[in-house]
Amino acid sequence: MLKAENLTKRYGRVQALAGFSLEVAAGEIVGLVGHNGAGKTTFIETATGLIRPDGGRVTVNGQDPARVRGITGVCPQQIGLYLSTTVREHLRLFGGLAGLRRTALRAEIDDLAESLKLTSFMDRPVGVLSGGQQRRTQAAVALINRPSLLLMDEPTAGADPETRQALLDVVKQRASEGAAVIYTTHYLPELTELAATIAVARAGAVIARGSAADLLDGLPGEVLVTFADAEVHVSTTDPTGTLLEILRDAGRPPIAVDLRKPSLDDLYRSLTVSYAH
Ligand SMILES: Nc1ncnc2c1ncn2[C@@H]1O[C@H](COP(=O)(O)OP(=O)(O)OP(=O)(O)O)[C@@H](O)[C@H]1O
Repeated sequence: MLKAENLTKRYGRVQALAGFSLEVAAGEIVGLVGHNGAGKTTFIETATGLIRPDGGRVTVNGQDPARVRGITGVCPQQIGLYLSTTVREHLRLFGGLAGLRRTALRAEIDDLAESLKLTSFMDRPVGVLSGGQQRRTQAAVALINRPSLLLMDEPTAGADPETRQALLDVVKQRASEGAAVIYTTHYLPELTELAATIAVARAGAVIARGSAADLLDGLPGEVLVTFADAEVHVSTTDPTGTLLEILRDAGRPPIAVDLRKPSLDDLYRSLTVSYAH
């Protein structure tokens, strides 16, 4: 669906993309993670056709992204809505631009109002809405044309739990209906909830790519065993086996046991540390 090969992009002295490659299939959610400035937003902008890479190639369904904007939905990091325009008017405008008419447009608007919990403020101007309400409106604008490619750049930044959940649910729903999704976030548990495959970006390139399980395999977890008179804390790739060993060697019962499997946070730390300059 989306294929980026060896993209490069320079802004003055900053190399924003430096050989960025990524493929996303229909129905797949890719969690794109990486430090601030890793090139995630720049990559998304190339995938929308908004900016041209200096080198490399990006295609959507085999075509130039600028030619197939109608099948792409973009939820940008910065809110970009008209402050004096209501939520309903936004959806009518962007739905109309996408070619939806009358009944079909009304059905899409009703569906998004329901799933993104917009109903109580549909007829209020965006400028008077809370940050979370504006986030949900922005997502609704990105989704109104039922995009086959959905590019979401930190859609939950600053969102409260209700907004976060509504956004995650609708992203999962759209992927299950066949949309290819790129989802950037600094909040990694969201990617577990989305069952996303992971791409880790660093310094303008993807340095690790795969399922969360594959990428976590072999990373150390932690075992913490508390006895009445001592505490044992071990970092290990085999937490269960290590726990059994500690208990056997101790020959006395523990007060508490804590087993922690490696998380996406550990993966992120290990990759970004081991690739650091
Ligand atoms: N229009 C621009 N002009 C100049 N520099 C830019 C421009 N857009 C991006 N950059 C630079 O390119 C680099 C990559 O930025 P980008 O926004 O793609 O990173 P990011 O991974 O999305 O970061 P964040 O997690 O903070 O959103 C940064 O050093 C940024 O300052």
